[in-house]
Amino acid sequence: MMRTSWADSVAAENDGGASNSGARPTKPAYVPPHLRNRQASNEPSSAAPQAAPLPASDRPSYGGPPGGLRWGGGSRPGGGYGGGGRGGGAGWNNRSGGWDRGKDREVNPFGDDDDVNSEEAFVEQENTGINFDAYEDIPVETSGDNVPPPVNTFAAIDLGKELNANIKRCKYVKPTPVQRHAIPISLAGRDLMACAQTGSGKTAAFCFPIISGIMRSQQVQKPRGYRTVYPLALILSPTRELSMQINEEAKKFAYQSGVRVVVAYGGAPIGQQLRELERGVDILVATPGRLVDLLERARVSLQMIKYLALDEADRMLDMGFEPQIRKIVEQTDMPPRGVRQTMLFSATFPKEIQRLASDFLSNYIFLAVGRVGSSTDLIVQRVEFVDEADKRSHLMDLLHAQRANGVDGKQQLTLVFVETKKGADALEHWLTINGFPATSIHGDRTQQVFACNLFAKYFEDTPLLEAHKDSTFVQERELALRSFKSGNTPILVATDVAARGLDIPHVAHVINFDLPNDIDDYVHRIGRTGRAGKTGLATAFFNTNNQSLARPLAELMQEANQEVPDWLLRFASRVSYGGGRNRRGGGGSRFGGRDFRRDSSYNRGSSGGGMTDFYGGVSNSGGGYYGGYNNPGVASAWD
Ligand SMILES: Nc1ncnc2c1ncn2[C@@H]1O[C@H](COP(=O)(O)OP(=O)(O)OP(=O)(O)O)[C@@H](O)[C@H]1O
Repeated sequence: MMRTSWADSVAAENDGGASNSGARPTKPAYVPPHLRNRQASNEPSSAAPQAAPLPASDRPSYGGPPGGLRWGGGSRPGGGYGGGGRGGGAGWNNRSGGWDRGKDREVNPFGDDDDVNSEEAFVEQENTGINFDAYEDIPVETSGDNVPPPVNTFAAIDLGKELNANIKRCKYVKPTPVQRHAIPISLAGRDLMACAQTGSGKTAAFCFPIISGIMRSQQVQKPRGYRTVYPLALILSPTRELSMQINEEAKKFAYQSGVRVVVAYGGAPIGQQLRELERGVDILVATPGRLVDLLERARVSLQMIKYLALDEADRMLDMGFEPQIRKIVEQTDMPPRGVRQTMLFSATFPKEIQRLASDFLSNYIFLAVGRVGSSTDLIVQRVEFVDEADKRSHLMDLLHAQRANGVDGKQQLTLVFVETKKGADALEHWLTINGFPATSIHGDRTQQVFACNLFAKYFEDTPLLEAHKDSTFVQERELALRSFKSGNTPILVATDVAARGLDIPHVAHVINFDLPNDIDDYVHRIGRTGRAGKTGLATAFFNTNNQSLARPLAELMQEANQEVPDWLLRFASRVSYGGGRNRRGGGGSRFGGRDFRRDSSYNRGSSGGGMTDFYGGVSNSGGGYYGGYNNPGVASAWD
């Protein structure tokens, strides 16, 4: 029997039980997520549940789609949507055989020894997680109207009983700086653009308010639609790996809350994802391409979206993704800005991207938290001059040295970034034939799928197999990542597809075998180590091909109190910027971004056809204004 969410129980009610499954019981009643567990604890299920009040500043529910934009020939759902009345009838349990049973079947993302109240769990809390001392002096900057004050503890925010229990299970003792500021802002219903260092807990910063908001929301009557589902929150991210990771995290945070999280990403068979969606979805985590597919098939409608979060938002709005994001946000039935709540997060926010992003936001707050995790002394940054021809032997020297430092016979995890997919394959091959256990991850490894059982021998007992035991295929990319994380192949050669967001514990060393063209990409890449207050090492191979990066790299290293070699300073002084992206996008010395609205040009340049860009030039390129933003000569490493 299928598990379900409250969302579809209401749809089923409107259907009179005649929706897609055919076998749905009739007239289920709506039970808000925050009350479902009470029913689970033997409260009479027939009682009409009292919804908790929304936060005072919460938004009104959305009353209808904007301007009738809908794709894919999906039929406009029948009447009665957008904040309708409370469902009566026989109770939540009717549709799927009962929330109790549904809850019992909810996979425990914390594993078997999950005792949230145990002494041991509490003691352990003190020893894991973020090194908070590293965060004491972090500079924080906020701008916007009436910024809600930060909180110092999770207890100071009423996130709800279930979420609080899950925070404890995650062993989060206190909020990180970005969480301290972002959560109250989001709970107050405000739109947010948040720029905080890599590895500093941004995922929880946007997940907590969304989950808490859905748990507390008053009943929203969902429209009915043939096989169409109506998520209340949408979290978009640029890669499937990151979407999967956010999904896993969100499932932990939402455990036993009744809020159902589903993920949809490309490069994997859609059937399984459709089946998951049909079981109900409150929070949809997705990559843009697969979401567009689902919208075109009319299997997902965005008309009930109350929360929209873009992770790696600057990446999501750059040249590669911006058209798709605009389509999703502006040309579907998603409620307009000001009606939905929009949250954008990244470690870097170049001003030209901020300008684009402001189209999606309403009266937003800009939050910048200094880059402790990515570019202070938590990560020791080294840069070495290495000619192209010498890179491989130099890499081998580094890896040999590292082998000597292995713990318990296990080599430390090393992430090696290269520029192209071909380069990744070639380097992986070369490392392997030279006796280094390496694997690779890049955008071309998407179509190759293997039957799970072929790999069962190698991946016994890994959560990957567990997670996929129902699915026929496992992605090669997923396997590579899993093999790296588990230490089976402690060297991962990657393109920028792995540069952002991936939270891989124990990455000791990030090597920029090929430096990126963009300093922000460098920030994200090195941020795969030194996460959550831990220390890490980042080594970059620099040569004359990287001259344009010399100055921003030297500046970044200086800001982070790193030793900058004289030869790099000489390169930096020789090379002029020439208007490229590599001028520090943020403009602030200690932040990955500063609010572009503070620039005097903001008030002058944004009307009419041309816009004053970050570099002071004027761009008129209609669809986007990237002025020197990407290097056209380099093949994309992304999906
Ligand atoms: N309050 C907290 N206490 C302890 N650990 C935390 C806390 N919040 C988050 N973490 C942990 O910190 C790590 C990094 O978090 P997360 O992946 O959300 O970082 P991020 O800011 O999104 O990084 P990136 O910019 O690279 O995407 C994760 O392992 C997460 O579980």
